[in-house]
Amino acid sequence: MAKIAIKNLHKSFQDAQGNQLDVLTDITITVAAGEFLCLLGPSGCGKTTLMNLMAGFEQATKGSLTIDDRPVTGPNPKHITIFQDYGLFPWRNVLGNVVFGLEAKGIRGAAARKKAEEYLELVGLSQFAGSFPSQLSGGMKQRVAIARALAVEPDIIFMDEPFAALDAFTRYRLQDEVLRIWLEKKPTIIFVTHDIDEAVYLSQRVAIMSPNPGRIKKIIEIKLPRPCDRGDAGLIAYRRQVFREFELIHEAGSDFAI
Ligand SMILES: Nc1ncnc2c1ncn2[C@@H]1O[C@H](COP(=O)(O)OP(=O)(O)OP(=O)(O)O)[C@@H](O)[C@H]1O
Repeated sequence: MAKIAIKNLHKSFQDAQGNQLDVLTDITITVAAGEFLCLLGPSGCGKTTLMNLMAGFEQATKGSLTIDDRPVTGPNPKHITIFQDYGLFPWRNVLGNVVFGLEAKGIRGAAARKKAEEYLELVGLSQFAGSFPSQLSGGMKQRVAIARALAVEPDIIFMDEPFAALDAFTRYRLQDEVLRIWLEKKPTIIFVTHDIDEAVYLSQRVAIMSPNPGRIKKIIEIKLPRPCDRGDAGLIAYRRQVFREFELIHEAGSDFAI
C-alpha cells in the first residue's frame, strides 16, 4: 500500500490582481512507506506548494491526495516538517527545545527528558543540552531541529530546503547524518531541494519538477547502496543524468563536462 498517493492533483492561487495562477498541474505520484523522495526543481516550480499540500498546510484545487489511504484535510501530528530557518525557541535551551516537541505529544517529565537526551545523542549534541540556540552555529541549530522532529518518532518527515542556509561543509555533514538516521529509523522522507547533488546523494527517487505551471517532468530512481561515496562512479552517472534533464549539460564536451 502506498504511504502517500497523489492523483491528477492541481493547485491554483490568486495573484495580487485576482487572476488565477496555476502553480501545480496534473501531479501524480505515489510514495512507499520508508521511502526517501526528493522534489527537485528550479525556484518557483511548486516544490514547497506540493510539500505543503502533502503536509496538510494547503488544500488542493482538484485531484486526490491521500496518506495511509485517508484524504489529507489538515496537518497531522504524526508528520513533522523541518524548515530552513530551524524554528527553535530562543528562550529554551537545546534540551528544552527537544522536550517541547514531546510535550506537545503528551509525553512529559522524566520520560520526555530521557527521550530528548537519546535523540540529542543521535545527532551528536549531548554536551550542548544546556546551551541556548543563540550559542550554536547554524548547523548545530538544524541538528537540534532534526532531533526535535525525530524524537516524536514521526512516520513522515517533510524537509523544505533544510540545509540551504548552511555552508557546504556543514551541509555535507548534515546530509550524512540525515542518511544515517533514515537508514536506522526508516521514516518516510519528502525532501525539497534545488540542489542536484543533494537530491542524487540522498534520495531513492528524484522527482524532477519544471515550472509554468509546476509539474513532475520525470522521476529518476537512484539505484545505489546507501550510504555511498560522493565520488562513486554510479552517483556521478546519475548526477549527469539529472543535469541532462535540466539541459545543464554540454553534450559536446568531455565526459566530465556538465
Ligand atoms: N499563497 C500563495 N499565494 C499566491 N501565490 C503563491 C502562494 N504560494 C506560492 N505561490 C506561488 O506559487 C509558485 C510556486 O511557489 P513554491 O514556493 O511552491 O515554489 P518552489 O519551487 O518551492 O520555489 P523556491 O525554490 O523558490 O522556494 C510561485 O510562483 C509562488 O509565487
